[in-house]
Amino acid sequence: MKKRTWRDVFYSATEGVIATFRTERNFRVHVLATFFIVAAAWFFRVSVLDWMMLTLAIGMVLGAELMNTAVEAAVDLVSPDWHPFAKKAKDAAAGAVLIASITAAAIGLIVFWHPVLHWLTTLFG
Ligand SMILES: Nc1ncnc2c1ncn2[C@@H]1O[C@H](COP(=O)(O)OP(=O)(O)OP(=O)(O)O)[C@@H](O)[C@H]1O
Repeated sequence: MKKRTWRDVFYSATEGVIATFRTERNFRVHVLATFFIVAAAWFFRVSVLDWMMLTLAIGMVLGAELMNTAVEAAVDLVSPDWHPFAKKAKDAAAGAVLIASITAAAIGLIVFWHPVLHWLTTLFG
């Protein structure tokens, strides 16, 4: 097999992200949420450390979604019929997305709690 260049590797990876965006509703929802988070971080002028935490959280959730899609496709390929191991693999992959999402929500709460409260009190206080 021909040795793949960095360009080939990047192209395949990008194709994976685009295909997941096209086929997985949850991934699209998380991409949309990413736009809102970035807009909010920009609006509230959060610190560099907060930007880093939010970037990590976003990467973690989108990465988990892509891994979940990979597991689902691989399981459907090798086990189209019901199997307890297939269930275990898919449930664990979905669990990874859940844990990543809860962690990201907690980070979002910690980052935005004070700026939003301050903004609301200056608006209505
Ligand atoms: N081959 C299988 N054997 C056993 N259980 C399965 C199998 N396929 C799916 N399941 C069960 O059904 C659940 C949903 O699987 P499915 O492939 O429909 O994912 P999904 O609902 O499309 O997930 P997502 O919304 O993340 O795309 C799995 O978490 C698992 O519990």
